[in-house]
Amino acid sequence: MGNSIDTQVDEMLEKCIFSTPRKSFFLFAGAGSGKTFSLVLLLRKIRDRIGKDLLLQGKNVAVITYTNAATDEIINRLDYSSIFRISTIHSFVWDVIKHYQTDIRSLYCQHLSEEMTTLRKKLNDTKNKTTKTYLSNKEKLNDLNERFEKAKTIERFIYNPNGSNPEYNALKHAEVIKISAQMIKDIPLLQRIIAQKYPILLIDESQDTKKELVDAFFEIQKNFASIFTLGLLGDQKQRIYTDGKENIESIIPAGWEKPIKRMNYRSGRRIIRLANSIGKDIDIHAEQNPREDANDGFVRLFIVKQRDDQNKDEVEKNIRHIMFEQTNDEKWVGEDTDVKSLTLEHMMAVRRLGFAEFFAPFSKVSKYQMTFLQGTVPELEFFTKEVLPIVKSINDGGRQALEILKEYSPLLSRQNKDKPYELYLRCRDAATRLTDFVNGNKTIRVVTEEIIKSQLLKVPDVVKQAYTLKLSELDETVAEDIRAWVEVMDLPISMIHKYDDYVNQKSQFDTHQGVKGLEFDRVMVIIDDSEAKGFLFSYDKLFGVKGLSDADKRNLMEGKETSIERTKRLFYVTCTRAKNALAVVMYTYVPENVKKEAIDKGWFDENEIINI
Ligand SMILES: Nc1ncnc2c1ncn2[C@@H]1O[C@H](COP(=O)(O)OP(=O)(O)OP(=O)(O)O)[C@@H](O)[C@H]1O
Repeated sequence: MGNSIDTQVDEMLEKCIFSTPRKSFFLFAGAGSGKTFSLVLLLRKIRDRIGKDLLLQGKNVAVITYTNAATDEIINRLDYSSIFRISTIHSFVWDVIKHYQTDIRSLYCQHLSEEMTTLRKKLNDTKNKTTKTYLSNKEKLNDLNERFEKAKTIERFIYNPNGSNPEYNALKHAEVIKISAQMIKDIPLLQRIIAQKYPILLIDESQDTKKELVDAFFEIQKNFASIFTLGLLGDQKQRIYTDGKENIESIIPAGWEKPIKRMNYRSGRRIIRLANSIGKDIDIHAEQNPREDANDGFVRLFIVKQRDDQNKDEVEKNIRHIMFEQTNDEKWVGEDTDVKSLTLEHMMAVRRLGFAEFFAPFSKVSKYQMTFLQGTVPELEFFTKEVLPIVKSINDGGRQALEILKEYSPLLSRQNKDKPYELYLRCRDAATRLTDFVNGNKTIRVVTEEIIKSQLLKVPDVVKQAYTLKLSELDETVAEDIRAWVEVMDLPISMIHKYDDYVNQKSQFDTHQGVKGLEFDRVMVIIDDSEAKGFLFSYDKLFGVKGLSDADKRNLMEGKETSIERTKRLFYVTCTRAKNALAVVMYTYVPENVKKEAIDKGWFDENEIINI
């Protein structure tokens, strides 16, 4: 048996798809159990055995992934085969519903009108009509009213799954989910169309897939069982977003297969033991076995006494050094360091990476809401896809700079046919000057000024406008995006580089939620509730430092989950990203309590706990 104890699971999935009739399945298993691995294996078998037939019939296998990065990864692993329609849920459902504009309009209006009714009631019930919340709700109602009136004139609704959708006729992300779920549930013809076009629909990370859509897909499966097969892959222990479906197991129909994976292929033994003891509190069947050839794995809990004016960078550097000493693994320190450090929130990560002043103004711009963390704000892409790559290429002595300049530089544009050699020389000089400025880490304002003057590249209007303004000149009339750009204008250009690395997951830091589905050799989980702003998660409560809040108590009384359960699942996700070694770093005012709780829960042994 050995490492192949789960082989029969892959065989069962194969049987589900290739037997007649096909069978839907539900594969929920722990971290590192190879769910994505099994998914890709199954997709390859589908491609090789029935791919051509499906294509001839104009059908596709739909695969829904959680992020664009996961989509790209699976597409890549399947050699870009056209049999599959691999996408995120937003992109998938929009593709399905976008042709039914009349239905979209009617549900859109219904949705707005419901929201307005709720808001009106809220406003009427409010006693104090001068509070900030009251005034902002009033503004929201006006905004909804305006959108409702405009909706009547919209000829065609549009939507970009990766954009901010600011256009008056664009749907917001949440609206697409709500409207599509409703349409699928209400329109049997749409269910039939989906079932015929996508006879097999597989959902990865389905514990966090929007619950209303999970219900909608179940409805199709129920009504079109003979032609539509659903395959869910996921892990309830890793449900870390509030819009995922709770207790999904309880709604799985009797006829579905429910295979179980028992092995953790990712981590060392000690890490799996920790995962098992966190996991068993969430699901009694959580126990996983390590691979026969798994390494020992290594875990440590560092309890850091919280102090005012503490230099957290120094503390964490020291901890990495201790990890190096104890594991004898040089990658914890030095130039070749390769550690993934996880913080609860982006601000905690970017503060440690030294570009918080750059990050904070942009993270507040509502227009950039969806695109900022994806690295796809067009004005920022001007720097990350044009300016910085040109400089990098020149520094490396490569030829890519010329390619980028040919594509973007007005100096080398096709219309500029006169004196091409002169223009080429001008372009070369300007690029060299730009490189000097960037290498000298001049401010964004100075670099922008240089580009405007030399006309080397076309500076986006927003950046150009911000460049002409000073912080002291900002007033209420300045648009939020321009305001943010003015706020960062006098920061060094290296901050854009840091931002680019961060959003492309190339830097040392990421967030607890952002690494779901990923794995790293060495992981440092940083826990510091005093620095976190959100209210959804509380490690202090999980580690017994803080008692339950009134809201938690109310939730408990109503049979709902508290922030402790939510945080425990997040803790499970973060710890299980580690393949070889894991350092959990907990900042706290009461180290004794944390230590006692960590030992009592069986998570860490006494000799694995280090007080700092
Ligand atoms: N049958 C297998 N044989 C060898 N390696 C495997 C096997 N299945 C998975 N792996 C490896 O184990 C690791 C974890 O697999 P994968 O990412 O698919 O797990 P997962 O269940 O999706 O994890 P998570 O839920 O934690 O994101 C990967 O490095 C993968 O290549």
